[in-house]
Amino acid sequence: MFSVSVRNLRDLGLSDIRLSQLDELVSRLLPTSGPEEPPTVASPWRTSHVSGDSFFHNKHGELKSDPNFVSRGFKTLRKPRRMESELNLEATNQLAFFFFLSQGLLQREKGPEAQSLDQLLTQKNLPDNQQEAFKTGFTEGFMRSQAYTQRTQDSLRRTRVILLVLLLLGIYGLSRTPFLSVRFRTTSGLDSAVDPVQMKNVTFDHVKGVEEAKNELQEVVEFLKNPQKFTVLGGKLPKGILLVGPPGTGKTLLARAVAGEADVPFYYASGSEFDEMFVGVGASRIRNLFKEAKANAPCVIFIDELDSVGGKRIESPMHPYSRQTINQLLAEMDGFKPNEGVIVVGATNFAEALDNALVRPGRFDMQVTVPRPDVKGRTEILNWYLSKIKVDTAVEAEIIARGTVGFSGAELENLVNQAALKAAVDEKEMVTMKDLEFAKDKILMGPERRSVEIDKKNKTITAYHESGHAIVAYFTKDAMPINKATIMPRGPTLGHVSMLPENDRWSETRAQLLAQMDVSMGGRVAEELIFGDDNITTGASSDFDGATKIAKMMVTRFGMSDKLGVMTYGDVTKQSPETQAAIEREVRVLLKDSYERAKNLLKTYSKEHKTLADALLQYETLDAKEIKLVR
Ligand SMILES: Nc1ncnc2c1ncn2[C@@H]1O[C@H](COP(=O)(O)OP(=O)(O)OP(=O)(O)O)[C@@H](O)[C@H]1O
Ligand SMILES: [Zn+2]
Repeated sequence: MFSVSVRNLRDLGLSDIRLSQLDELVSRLLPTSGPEEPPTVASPWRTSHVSGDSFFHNKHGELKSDPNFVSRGFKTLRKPRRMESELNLEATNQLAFFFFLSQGLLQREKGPEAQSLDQLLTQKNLPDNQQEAFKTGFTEGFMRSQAYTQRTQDSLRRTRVILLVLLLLGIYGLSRTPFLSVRFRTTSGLDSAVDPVQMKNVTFDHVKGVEEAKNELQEVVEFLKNPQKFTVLGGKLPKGILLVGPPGTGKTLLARAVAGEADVPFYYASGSEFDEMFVGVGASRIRNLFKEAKANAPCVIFIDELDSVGGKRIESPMHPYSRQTINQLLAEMDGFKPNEGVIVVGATNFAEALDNALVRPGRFDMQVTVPRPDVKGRTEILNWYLSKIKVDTAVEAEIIARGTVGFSGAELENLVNQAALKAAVDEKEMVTMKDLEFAKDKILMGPERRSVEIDKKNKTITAYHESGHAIVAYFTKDAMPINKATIMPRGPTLGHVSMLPENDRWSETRAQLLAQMDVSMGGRVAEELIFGDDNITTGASSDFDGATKIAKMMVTRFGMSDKLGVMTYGDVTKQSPETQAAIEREVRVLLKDSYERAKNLLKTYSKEHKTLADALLQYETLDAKEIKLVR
């Protein structure tokens, strides 16, 4: 039976769930039957096709768009070649589920401001024939998804085909032309590229933790607001802006915000769309896109995944016509003047991957870096997404932020959503710190392996091993503060102790590095002291990996060894045999000393060690406060 209702999710304010996070809910939701009335909303994928975004109602009943939906979930589905291989059962499940969810949110619980499909389409300014296409597409999609739920496991394959066909129909605009089979290949995706969206509701306020990028883009916004004025004043603006940064850091969002701030149309295209099997298709799509955009200037053209069309190494049998496409893009960019008010924003993960011709002056000649957020940025992003759901007052975003070094904005958003899902599954009233920690661990380490029965002996060893780490951390001055200790198996590990740096550390002192090594040693030392030499386990191997890595770096890179001095040693295997031997000796000494320090500590605090291990055996997981109490 299903324990999560749409109601449940709604109560938590969780209306914008990411496609990728639906797996766990799908199976629960599918067995119910959908509402009987005909649908009043456009199906998400139809919308994503036409407008480049999809939408939901948030808790205020506002229509909310979700760029992720198209940029991530549907990126792959849009390509006919990939579709067959990638539209697996899971994706199909999610799709069907999604129909229901949007149904549930928009119809079953229609708030006073809920918009009907008609209103929606009007708002999107679509021509009549497209509106019709929309409605047909959705009604059909809805019916299919309803039928889907009634099927049994063995006929799922058939449904898959139906949904696949449906997707193809929807996405490639069958409803607009009776002769799909003829048009399909040559015009696929073409229309999706030339329908702009008005981004009024996305502003810089929605993009957190990337202040510098926003500042740099502010000028572009001014320009778009008033291109004429700008050229009169002699301002010189780039035609193309390259947003460079790791996946999920908000590049797409920033581009949308530029359009939103300036209140100009936004044309979305993904580089992979242009990458076609057939001659001339990519190039003609580019041509259409620019033609349309120029007619509607000032505006923003956004090309996601620019490297997939403009990459250096793209010329291969897999991408036979990419050269043509790049040339078309270059020609288009050369073909308009800066004061025409078209700004082309490209996004890529690596600027180096791009064809040199693309980054020449007059093309993508402005680069804006969009980095992973630092601890302050992460806190802002978490707070922003937490503000959209119901959270316990005890929730402190900063603590989570400190434990998520390296997370992108999208990953943090995912974390919050995962936590909310967990809370919904547990039928809680609000999202608590525990849910957030759970989500964080889940993302970091894979799902809990609760079902694995660990026998008592192993559990005891693990408890002492983990408390060994914790006690050493606790009593070593320069160690990072402990955040949590657990003997709950997760991913490949039986337990772990997690620690939080107070800030993102840019550099570490010798004492901090040594402390980190000591903490790593704590696990094995504990096993040895409590269970004896013969009973030590293999569980410490990754601890040793970590400690050895630190010791090696101290000796070969950080100039922290007296014997080897302040020289760096690059590739150690290329050093003379004597030097290699000297390095190895030094590393050994560091490791041995560290082991001894940990041993002394654990001997001194053997009482505390035992108490903590017992508490872990009893409670399995202890947070920082609880560990302090145990002591
Ligand atoms: N800095 C941020 N502030 C707020 N939300 C963010 C931020 N970064 C990412 N997100 C969230 O993650 C989603 C995905 O980010 P977006 O698509 O903009 O990333 P991207 O850098 O374009 O990624 P990719 O390179 O994979 O296309 C956004 O729609 C937003 O919901
Ligand atoms: Zn360990």
